[in-house]
Amino acid sequence: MDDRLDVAVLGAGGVGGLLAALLARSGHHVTVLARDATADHLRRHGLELRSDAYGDSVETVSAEPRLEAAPDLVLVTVKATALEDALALVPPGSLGQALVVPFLNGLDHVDLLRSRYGPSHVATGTIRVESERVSPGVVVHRSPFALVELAAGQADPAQVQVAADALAGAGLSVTVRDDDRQVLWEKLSVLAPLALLPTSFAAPWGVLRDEHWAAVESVVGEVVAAALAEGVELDEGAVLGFLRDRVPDDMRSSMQKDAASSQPLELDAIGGAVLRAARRGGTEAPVTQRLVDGLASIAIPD
Ligand SMILES: NC(=O)C1=CN([C@@H]2O[C@H](COP(=O)(O)OP(=O)(O)OC[C@H]3O[C@@H](n4cnc5c(N)ncnc54)[C@H](OP(=O)(O)O)[C@@H]3O)[C@@H](O)[C@H]2O)C=CC1
Ligand SMILES: CC(C)(CO)C(=O)C(=O)O
Repeated sequence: MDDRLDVAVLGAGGVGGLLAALLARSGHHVTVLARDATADHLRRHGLELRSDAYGDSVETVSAEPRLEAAPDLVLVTVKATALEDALALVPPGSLGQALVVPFLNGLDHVDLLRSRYGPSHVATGTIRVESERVSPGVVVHRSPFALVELAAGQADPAQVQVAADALAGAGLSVTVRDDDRQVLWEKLSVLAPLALLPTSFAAPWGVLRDEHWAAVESVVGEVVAAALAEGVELDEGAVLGFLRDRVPDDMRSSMQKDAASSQPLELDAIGGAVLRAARRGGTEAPVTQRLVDGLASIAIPD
């Protein structure tokens, strides 16, 4: 890889659109792999980013219905509920030496990608950000933070560092970590309460923080116990501190937005992952279970 990368982005939604726009703005060649409506819009009008933190702009990106030529980097930024279908746009034979970095919430997608593309091609990524695709090719970034963590797993650490440098050069806060399971569980420990509670209560985060903090503590405690049983030690105080002090009152999780717009929920990828780990490890997760059961009754089947 040299300084200017060929980057393919599978899914120019909230996360993928933000990353695609920032990478294109900083000089990388970005190809969005997208279905017809989004691809047509991107070809005709470009990719529009609206962001207080990064400024507003319209970026030129390529748009293709599937990956044909091997890029340096493939970012996977679809919802877990669409992952299997969307991966048809990235045939394993077109990958060449590219590094694949997913930014999905949850745990299980990494193994799916490793089995499809080979463990040496797949790193682990997480992002803490609030970003929303308001219409095809138009992305609004709302959070004051956009924090990326990467871990190589069985991929080449040098390739992961190149990806990290590109993302940092594009303006994201990027940390490269050693332990991929730790990275995924740390994000899940923040995300599970942020997704499950406000979606269940149909309330913004500020209401949960002020009126239902005991439920937040319960979910975090259950995630921490499930992770520990899997050999991953989380800092419960740090998780609660982030939720209490850094999450804006009006922040809405992607699950909340999916529920509000009758889209399939990533319930299995987020709550289901915690419950499966709790079952494997013999830990208790009654509050998470109640939330998942309640949301399952409103979840739109994918
Ligand atoms: N949004 C956020 O703030 C955050 C989200 N996340 C996680 O990131 C992941 C992505 O979420 P988000 O960006 O919100 O998702 P969005 O729903 O905004 O975007 C998903 C994208 O996937 C595309 N897509 C869906 N189905 C297919 C398919 N079959 N083939 C090709 N493309 C497809 C959509 O394309 P099309 O344009 O054609 O509809 C859309 O652009 C999720 O796991 C989420 O939990 C993590 C942190 C923050
Ligand atoms: C809660 C949030 C915004 C934190 O990054 C998130 O990951 C999501 O909504 O999917």
